[in-house]
Amino acid sequence: MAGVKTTPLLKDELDIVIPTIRNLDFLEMWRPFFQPYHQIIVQDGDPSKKINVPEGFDYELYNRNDINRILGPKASCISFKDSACRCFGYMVSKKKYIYTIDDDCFLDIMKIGETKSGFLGCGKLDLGVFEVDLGFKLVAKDPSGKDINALEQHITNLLCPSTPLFFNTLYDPYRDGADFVRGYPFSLREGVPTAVSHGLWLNIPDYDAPTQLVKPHAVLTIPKGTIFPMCGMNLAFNRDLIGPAMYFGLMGDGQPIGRYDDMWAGWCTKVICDHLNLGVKTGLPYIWHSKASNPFVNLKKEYKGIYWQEDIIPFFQSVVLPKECTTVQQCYLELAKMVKAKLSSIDPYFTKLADEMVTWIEAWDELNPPGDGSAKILSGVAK
Ligand SMILES: O=c1ccn([C@@H]2O[C@H](COP(=O)(O)OP(=O)(O)O[C@H]3OC[C@H](O)[C@H](O)[C@H]3O)[C@@H](O)[C@H]2O)c(=O)[nH]1
Ligand SMILES: [Mn+2]
Repeated sequence: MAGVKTTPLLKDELDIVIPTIRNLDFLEMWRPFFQPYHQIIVQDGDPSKKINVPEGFDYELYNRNDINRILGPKASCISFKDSACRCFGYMVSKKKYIYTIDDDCFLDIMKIGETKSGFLGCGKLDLGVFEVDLGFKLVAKDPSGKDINALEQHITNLLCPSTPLFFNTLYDPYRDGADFVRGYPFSLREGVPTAVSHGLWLNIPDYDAPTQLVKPHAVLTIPKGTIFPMCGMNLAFNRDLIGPAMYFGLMGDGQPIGRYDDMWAGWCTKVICDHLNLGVKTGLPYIWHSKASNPFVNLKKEYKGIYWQEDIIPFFQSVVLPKECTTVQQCYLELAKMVKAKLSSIDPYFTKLADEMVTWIEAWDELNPPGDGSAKILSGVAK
């Protein structure tokens, strides 16, 4: 009904985790969607630097001093000077769901007065706009003319089942207007619980026009047995179902590799989801990524990963977890053993990474004792 204020979906069950080395003015543009939710800000780099957070947001902020104080020696598993640090926010959260977003990601923006039509896959969109304080206009319309709410789309993705066991050629059968196609086994139509919702981004410079045109404006389940390149910039997951697997690895300062944080977490998460019969979805919501980082600096951080992944990916494709592993933690510890045994021949780094995977689980279980409702009081800069 017009004028009736509705409570945002999962308002008290979802935390927004933001890794940052910048001021968080970008939150201003997300205010209509993010303000009702609690934010966990993981400040990377120099802890003495002041991070400005726009007024009116409910947040806790953790810098490196806080991480070291809270985890003690176990802080060794949390990366420094890499967006991988964001996983500390997953660990300290007490909520069932997490949404993580980079601080240079927006709903599509444009200057006042412009309107824009663009290709978002199979159809041309008339994108409506509305104004926010900073003089930018947020593109806010989807093909049906409804306001795009990226967080709401992730929540819908997570609350609907996934179909990893048999591919539905009409993509996500649970979406409005979609369904199971003829020939889809009725025994599989219940689907499995969705653990991960992997959003994409609008401005993909390396897509040619025909590819851009046929790109599905859709949500689909990644089939069982298939791994994928997970990006952490627009990602949501069910923390109760898969949280302990979302370790973004040991990257950045002092490490031979960086910026493979989300890839590593995605490979580990997918093999564990497959083993535990959990679903991973990819596609909508799309957001606008303004790509604030330097490609030359990035290449320096990534180049070992570009070589190593030619061996890492066959390793993950060959992973078979023992049936005795019935919890995420048990799966993850088994995976750590396999990493140490099978990847250390690539580089001694993988021995260290495998050890920190174990440290991560120990720290996770210390901060999130099973079944203990008394959330351990962690004094970030609570607001
Ligand atoms: O040392 C750092 C560098 C950055 N951050 C924060 O992480 C977010 C991503 O950083 P940025 O936008 O500068 O890098 P991108 O190349 O666009 O990011 C992609 O590649 C790296 C990651 O996998 C990331 O998820 C990808 O989107 C941003 O919020 C920075 O403030 C940091 O915490 N520490
Ligand atoms: Mn970026």
